[in-house]
Amino acid sequence: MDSRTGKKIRLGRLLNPVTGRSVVIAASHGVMSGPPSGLRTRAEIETAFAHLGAADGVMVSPGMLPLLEDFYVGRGRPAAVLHLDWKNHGRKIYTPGSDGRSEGVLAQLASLEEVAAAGIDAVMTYLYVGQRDSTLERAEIERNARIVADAAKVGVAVIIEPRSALEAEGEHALSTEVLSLYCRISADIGADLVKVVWNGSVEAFAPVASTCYAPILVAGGPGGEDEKSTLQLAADSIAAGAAGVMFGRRVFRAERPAAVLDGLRSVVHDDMPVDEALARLSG
Ligand SMILES: O=C(CO)COP(=O)(O)O
Repeated sequence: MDSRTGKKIRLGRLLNPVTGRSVVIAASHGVMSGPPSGLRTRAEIETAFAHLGAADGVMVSPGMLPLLEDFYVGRGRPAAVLHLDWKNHGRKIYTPGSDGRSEGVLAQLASLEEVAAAGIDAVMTYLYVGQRDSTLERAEIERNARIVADAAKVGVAVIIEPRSALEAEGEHALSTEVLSLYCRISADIGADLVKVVWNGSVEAFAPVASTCYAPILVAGGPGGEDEKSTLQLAADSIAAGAAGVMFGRRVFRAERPAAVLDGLRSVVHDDMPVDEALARLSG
């Protein structure tokens, strides 16, 4: 049997087979930055997940999976996405005096065999590039290439999120040129999907999407109260050529998470104008 079949079936759960688009919710922030507000306790996690059943996929950490396995069981349930790595994002919290820079030191939390056995459809891994120390950069490229190869053997899909190791140091990290480079590297390493931060406008993002032949999911960033800006970001992402969004805080911290998710589905899958989706949300 061919493991490509497994990957096709799993990708078909994540990307809507009709629209080729996806609304994925990220809920794995704790593994990088400690207990996130909205998902601090087991009770908060359970409450948040009660609102996420309409997502195309939901991303958790390995440790959250046993708490939530029933969430993924059944026809029409969200695809299971696993946040595959820890990274040293929270360094300024636990290393007093640190400047908090994230140099891109990462650790893989599970083997791809374990991931496939757990029923995971796709893994998400960061690709930190642009380090001053080129041995770190080389390790990152090799780490991602190995994940892609290991995932191919067991038929699991791979989402790569490229990030600049020096992004805290300047806006250059978000330029169209740099994001295009990073997204294309991710696709060329073999990502099935590329997740990337938004760089501010449809005009600035469109060249990033058009030069990345793997479908792109746009990341959310902070937010949560403002339903309109969340739906607008999704609409702009689609207008710029993305295949969808992977939002976390904007949904699980929203006052009405299920309604925001419903609005996102309308904008992403049905091309519904933002104002109409907002009116439905309130109606
Ligand atoms: O995928 C994400 C984090 O890994 C996106 O989460 P946010 O929308 O909260 O930035």
